[in-house]
Amino acid sequence: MQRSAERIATISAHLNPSTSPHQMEGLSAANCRAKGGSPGFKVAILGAAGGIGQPLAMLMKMNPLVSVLHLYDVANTPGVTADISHMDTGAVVRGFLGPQQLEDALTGMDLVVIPAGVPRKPGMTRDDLFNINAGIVKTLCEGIAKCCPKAIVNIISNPVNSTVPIAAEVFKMAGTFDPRRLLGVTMLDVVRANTFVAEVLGLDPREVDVPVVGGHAGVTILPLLSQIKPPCSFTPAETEYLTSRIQNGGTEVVEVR
Ligand SMILES: NC(=O)c1ccc[n+]([C@@H]2O[C@H](COP(=O)([O-])OP(=O)(O)OC[C@H]3O[C@@H](n4cnc5c(N)ncnc54)[C@H](O)[C@@H]3O)[C@@H](O)[C@H]2O)c1
Ligand SMILES: O=C(O)C[C@H](O)C(=O)O
Repeated sequence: MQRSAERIATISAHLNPSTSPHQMEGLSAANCRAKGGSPGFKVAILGAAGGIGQPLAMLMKMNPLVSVLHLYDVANTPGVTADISHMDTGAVVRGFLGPQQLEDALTGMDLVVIPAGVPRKPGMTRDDLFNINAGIVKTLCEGIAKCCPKAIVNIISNPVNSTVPIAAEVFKMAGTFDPRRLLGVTMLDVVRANTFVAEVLGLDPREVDVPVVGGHAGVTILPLLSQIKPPCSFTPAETEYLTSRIQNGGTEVVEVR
């Protein structure tokens, strides 16, 4: 009886991490042999239980440069945290649920990645997400300015063209803005450009490098087809096809989800 009560308390503490997440009955971080203090980056994912957040959490847990991984969301973090924490890699994983745990999730972090917010549905543009996601990013960045002002911040939440400037304004207001530490994640445009160009040229995508500049929405996505490595040329029809497909890659996915 006593033993099963202990086990339930242990599992419950694991699934519902409190502000001191590793205080379990009879065992605490202080007397645990694994201290979680190995050198490496401390990374927080905000929106960690979502479609982007979960695979991102898995990739971060696999990354040998990461020593501590904080998973924050307004829903479902206990389950995601339990699952990811079972991976046999070095990073210590802690889960944080809801606004009352945001500051604990952020304190001491070196890198904060933000995929929190709503994704678009078929027929929507990324701008249609602005009203909801702008407020979410603003609140999360206020927490960053307070709890980890030196962290590098990667913003994934759309519309990235607008959420990054919102973050910049929050950090300016707080006196913590450093343009070298604030980034919008647009790597998908490069990945798509490499794939689609390789298809047209009949090459291995891993051997193609297409620079993409500008923003992360429609015509603001500018693939520099004249600057590709290895050097190559296209017919006008290929240029038109590639430019349109790269600029509308996200929409291509959203329409069939
Ligand atoms: N920049 C890019 O390349 C890129 C790529 C894919 C998706 N996105 C964007 O990323 C965002 C997330 O996409 P998704 O597919 O993961 O959506 P999703 O709905 O699957 O996940 C979003 C997560 O955010 C959480 N969330 C909502 N409000 C929150 C808050 N205030 N604080 C913390 N977490 C909160 C939700 O609970 C959910 O778990 C969308 O805006 C999407 O457009 C950007
Ligand atoms: O297109 C979207 O809404 C999601 C993301 O920005 C993408 O490019 O896939």
